[in-house]
Amino acid sequence: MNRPIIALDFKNKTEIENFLAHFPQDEQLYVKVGMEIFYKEGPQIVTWLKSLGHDIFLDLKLHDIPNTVYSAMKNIAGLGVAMTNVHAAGGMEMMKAARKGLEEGSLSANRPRLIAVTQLTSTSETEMQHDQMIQTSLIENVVHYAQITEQSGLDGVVCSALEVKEIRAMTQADFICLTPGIRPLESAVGDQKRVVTPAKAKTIGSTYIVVGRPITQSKTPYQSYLKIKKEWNDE
Ligand SMILES: O=c1ccn([C@@H]2O[C@H](COP(=O)(O)O)[C@@H](O)[C@H]2O)c(=O)[nH]1
Repeated sequence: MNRPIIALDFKNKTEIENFLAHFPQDEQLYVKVGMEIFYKEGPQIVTWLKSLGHDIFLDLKLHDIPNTVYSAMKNIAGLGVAMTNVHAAGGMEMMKAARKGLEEGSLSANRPRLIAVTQLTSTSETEMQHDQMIQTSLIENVVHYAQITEQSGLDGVVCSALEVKEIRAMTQADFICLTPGIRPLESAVGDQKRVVTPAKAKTIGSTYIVVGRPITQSKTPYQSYLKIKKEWNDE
């Protein structure tokens, strides 16, 4: 069964411990460690979650000059995460440097999957055109970023499920489309703009879905997780 990736957007390790206490101890989760918790607890949070048997997507969205991203990725490679990412807006040279850093820093031939953020799912087309002064449609921009990501040797992109069909038409079959902005019908949208239900994301062909608040802020997190997991697998 495919597992939704749970975004562990919490203030500190204690909050994560309290959250994980809702889950059976032997439930092996795929979790997202993002900026909030990583900047609070440091790399030890990854080591600890791995020691509990969970798989980790390290979502730090690197975006800097190629040399800096190369060096940072060498360090990330040593953490043993399953997947990590950069911003495609950093450009092809930066993305190639990221991959090189991950390869050189990996302890085994199995480097973490490396994906690139296209346009954040909290960005609307109007905002993209105004704030970033991009004159194309959002879908054209996202597909372009997906193509330069693939040409740079990365494994896939972060996008909304709304763009997966167009990306799939232009990339190899195994290209990863990881889609946050997932909202079951009953959930509040919050700051997300390009949202899709778990069932729709499955139908459209997302490789992974990332779900935060609909699970982390639920009164019954494990039940919410199971419901989303079922919807994500059944469609
Ligand atoms: O475009 C993006 C890239 C990353 N995210 C991350 O996914 C989760 C979504 O959390 P929700 O609470 O389900 O909205 C969050 O950690 C983001 O940093 C994204 O939403 N969009």
